[in-house]
Amino acid sequence: MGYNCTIFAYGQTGTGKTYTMEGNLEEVNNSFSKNAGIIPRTLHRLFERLESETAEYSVRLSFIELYNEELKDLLASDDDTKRLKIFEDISRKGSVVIHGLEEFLVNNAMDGIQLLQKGSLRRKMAATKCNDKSSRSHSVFSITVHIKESTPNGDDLLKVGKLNLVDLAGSENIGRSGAENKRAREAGMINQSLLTLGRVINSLVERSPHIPYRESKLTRLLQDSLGGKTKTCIIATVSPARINLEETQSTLDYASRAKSIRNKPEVNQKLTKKALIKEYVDEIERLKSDLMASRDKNGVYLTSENYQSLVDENRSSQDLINELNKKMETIQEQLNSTTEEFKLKMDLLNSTSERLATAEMQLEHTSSTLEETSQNLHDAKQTLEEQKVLTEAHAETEVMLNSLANGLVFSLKRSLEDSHHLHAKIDRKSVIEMENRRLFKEFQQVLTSQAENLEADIEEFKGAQHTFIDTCVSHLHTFVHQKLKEVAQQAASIDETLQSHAEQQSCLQKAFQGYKDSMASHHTQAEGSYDTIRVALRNQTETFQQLGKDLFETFSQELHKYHSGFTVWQEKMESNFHRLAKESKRQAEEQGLLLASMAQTVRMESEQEVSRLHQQNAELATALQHEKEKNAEKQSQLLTHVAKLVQEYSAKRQKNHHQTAGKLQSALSSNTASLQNLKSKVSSVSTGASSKNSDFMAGLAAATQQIVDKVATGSKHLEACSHNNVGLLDKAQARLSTRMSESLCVVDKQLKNMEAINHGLLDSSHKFYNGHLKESQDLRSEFAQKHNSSKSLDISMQSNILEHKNEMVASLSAITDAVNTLQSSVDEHLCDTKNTVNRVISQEIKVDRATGETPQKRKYSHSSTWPLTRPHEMILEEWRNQAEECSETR
Ligand SMILES: Nc1ncnc2c1ncn2[C@@H]1O[C@H](COP(=O)(O)OP(=O)(O)OP(=O)(O)O)[C@@H](O)[C@H]1O
Repeated sequence: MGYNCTIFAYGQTGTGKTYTMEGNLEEVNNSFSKNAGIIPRTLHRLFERLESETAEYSVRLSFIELYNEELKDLLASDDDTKRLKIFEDISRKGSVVIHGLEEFLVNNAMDGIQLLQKGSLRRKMAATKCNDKSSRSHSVFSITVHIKESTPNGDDLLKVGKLNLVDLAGSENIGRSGAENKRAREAGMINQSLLTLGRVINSLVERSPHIPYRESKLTRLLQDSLGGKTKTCIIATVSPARINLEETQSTLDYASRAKSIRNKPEVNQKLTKKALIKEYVDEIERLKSDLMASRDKNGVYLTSENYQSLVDENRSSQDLINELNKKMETIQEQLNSTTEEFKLKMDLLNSTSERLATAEMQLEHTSSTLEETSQNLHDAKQTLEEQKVLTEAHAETEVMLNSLANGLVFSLKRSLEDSHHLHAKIDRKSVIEMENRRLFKEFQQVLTSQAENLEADIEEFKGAQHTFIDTCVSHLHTFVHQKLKEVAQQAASIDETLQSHAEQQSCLQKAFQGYKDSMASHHTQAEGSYDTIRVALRNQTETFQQLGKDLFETFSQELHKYHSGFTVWQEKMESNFHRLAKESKRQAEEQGLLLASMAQTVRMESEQEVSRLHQQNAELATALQHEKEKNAEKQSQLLTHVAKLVQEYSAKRQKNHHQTAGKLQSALSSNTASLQNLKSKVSSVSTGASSKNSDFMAGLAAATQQIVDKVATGSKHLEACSHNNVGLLDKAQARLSTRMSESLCVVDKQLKNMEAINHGLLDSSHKFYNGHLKESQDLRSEFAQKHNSSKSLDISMQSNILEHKNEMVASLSAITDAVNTLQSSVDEHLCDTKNTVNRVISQEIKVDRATGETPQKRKYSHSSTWPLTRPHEMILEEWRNQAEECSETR
C-alpha cells in the first residue's frame, strides 16, 4: 500500500519479547516453524504476497542495535566499531535517516532470516537472574519494499513501504535482576531510554506542545512511529508470576497509555522514474561541483569525512537550535505561569497576614477562656472522681445483673432451640399445606365440573318442564276452545229451537186465526142461511109447522149432540195442549237437568283436574323439599373448608329449584285459574242455558195458557153462540112452526148447506187438530233431537275431557320420569361428589407425621426483680463523708 509500519515489543525482561519477534528461526518444509516469531512470519508472508503479484519489486533489509545510546549496524560487513549517526530526513518531516547504514537486498524469506540470524548473533546478550540470554540492547529490523507500478499513460511509479520490527531491551528492576557494575550501568541506560519513551508517550497522550523525542536515541528512531505518519502496533509482554505483579501492572499501564496515541498514517509519496532520475542527476551535479571546487582549490577544501562531519554537525546544531528554541518557548510559558503563580502567592501572603492579626486577637480571647477552662477542668476532675465511684457501684450491680443475665441467656438458648424445632414444624406444615392446597385446587376443579354437569341436567330438566307446561297450556287451550265452540254451537242450537218454537207458535196462532176466521165465515154463512131460513120459515110456518116441529126437535137434538161433541173435542184439545205443555216442560226440564248435569260434570272434572294439579304441585313441592333436605344433608357432610364452594353450589341449585318450583307453581296456578275461568264460563253458560230454558218454559207455559184461554174463550163464544142459536132457534121454532110447510124445501136446502158448513167446520177442526198434532210431534221430535245432540255433546265432552285427562296424565308421567331422571342424575353427581370428598379427605389430604421433636410447653422460672444501683446522691454522700474523714486523720 505504501505505508510505513512499526511493530515493537515492550515488556519486563525475560517475558518473551525476543521470542515474540524472532522465535524459532529454523525452516520447516520450506516455511516457518510452528514457534517462529513475527519477523520470520512477516518475511514469509511478504514474499508469498510479492511473488503472487506480477509487479516488479525489491526487498531490502537492515538491522541496527541501540546499545548504551550508541547505534550499531548489526549487518555491517566490516567490524563492529563503525558507529552510525542519526539525521533528520529533510524530505520527510519527522522522519530520521541513519547515515552509514547498510541495506541488503534479499530475494526470498530465507535470505532475510539468515541475515536476521547473523545480526541476532551480534546482539549484546548477557545472563541475568531473570533471563539466561537477556538482550541488553534495543534492536530494529527494517524491511524496505520497493514496488514498480505502471500508470495508464506508461510512466513507471515507484511505491515504497517500510516495516520496522523493534525488539526493545527489557525494563528491569536492577536489584531483582541481580545486575552489577557493567550490567547495572547497561540496565540504567536501558531504563533511561525506556523512561524517555514513556515520557514521549505521556506527552503525546496529554497533547503537550513539546514532545521530547530528542532526549534519547530510541525515541528519535521511533519518532515517526509515535504520533507520526506510521502505522504502529505495540506488543506488551508480561510475566504471569505473582512476584512480577508490579512490573506487569506498570507494563500494562504503559501499553494502555500508548494505546491512546493517535497516529496519522500517510502513504509514502510515489516517485516517478523521471523524478528519481532527476534526484540522482541533481545529486551527481552537486557532487561534480564539489569535485570541481576541490580540484580548483577554489573555496574551502576539506576531506570528505571532515566535510561530512561538519555538515552533520551543522545539521545537528540546527536541530539543537530548533530544539532549544522550542525549549525556550516552553520555559517562557513556564516563566509566565510562574509569574502568575507568584502573584497569586503574594495575594495569599497578604490575606494570611490579615488572618494572623485576627488569630492573635483570638489568642487573647482564648487565653481568658483557658483560665475559665482550668477552673472547669478542676470541677470536671471532681465530677470524674464522683463518676468513678458511681461507676464502681454500677459495676457491682453489673456483676449481679450478669449472673442474672446468664440464667436468662440459658433460658433464651432453650427458647431458641424450641423456636428452631417450631420453625421446622411450621416448614413441614407449610409443605403439607401447599400440597393440600394443590389437592384442594384439583378437588375444586373436579367439584366444578360435577356442578357443571348437574347444572346441565337441571337445565335439561327445565327444558322438559317448559315443554310439559307448553303441552299443558296447548291442551287446555284446545280443550277450552273446543268447549267454547261446542257451547256456542249448543247455544246456537237452543236459539234455533227457540226460533222454531216461536215459528211454530206463530203457525199455531195463524192456524187458530184461520180456524176463527173459518168459524166466523161459517157463522156469517149460517146467519145468512138463518135469515133465509127465517124468511122462508116465516113464509112457510104454517106449511111446515108440523114438519118443522119434528125437524126442529131433531135439529135441536143434533145441535146438542154437536155441542156435546164440541165440548168433548174442546176438553180433548185442552187435555192435549196440557199434555203437550207438560211434555215440553218435561223436555225442557230434562234439557235443563242435562245441562246442569253437564255443567256439574264439567265442574267436577275441572275440580278433579285442579285437585290433580294441586296434588301434582304438592308432590313436586314434596320432591323439592326432599331434594332440599337431601342437599342439606349432603352439604352438612362436606368439610367446612369447602363450605363456601358447596354453599355457593347449593345456593345456585336452590335458586334453580326455587325458580323451577316458582315456574311450576305459577304454571299450575295459571292452569287452575284458566280451569276456574272455564268452570265459571261453563257454569255461566249452563246458568244462561238454564235461565233461557226456564224462560222458554215460562214462555211455553204462557203461550199454552194463552192458547188454552183462547180455545176456552172460543168455546165459550161458540157456546154462547150456540146458546144464542138455541134461543134464536127457540124463537124461530115458533116462526118455523108457522112457515114450516112453506119452507120445507128451503129448509132442506138450508139444512144441506148447514150440513156442509158443519162438515167444513169439522174438517177445519180436524185439520187444525191434525196440524197442531203434527206440530207438537215435530216439536217433540225436535226436542228429542236436541236432547240427543245434547247427549252426544255431553259424550263428546266427556271423551274430550278423558282425552285431555289422558294427555295430562301422559305429560305428568313424562315429567315424573324427567324428575326421576333428574333425581337419579343428582344422586349420581352427589354420590360422585361424596366419593371425591371422601377420597380427598381420607386418602389424599396430607397429614402431618409426628416427629417427636416438637418442643413441649415449658415453664421458665426467672426472677421478676433484679438488683439496682443505690441512688447516686446516697453513694456520693457516703463517699464525700469518707473522704472528709480521711483528710481529717491525715
Ligand atoms: N511463548 C513462549 N513459549 C516458550 N518459551 C518462551 C516463550 N516466551 C519466552 N520464552 C522463553 O523465555 C526465555 C526468555 O525469553 P526472551 O529472551 O524472549 O525474553 P525477553 O523479554 O526478550 O528478555 P530480555 O528483555 O531480558 O531480553 C527464553 O528462553 C524463551 O525461549
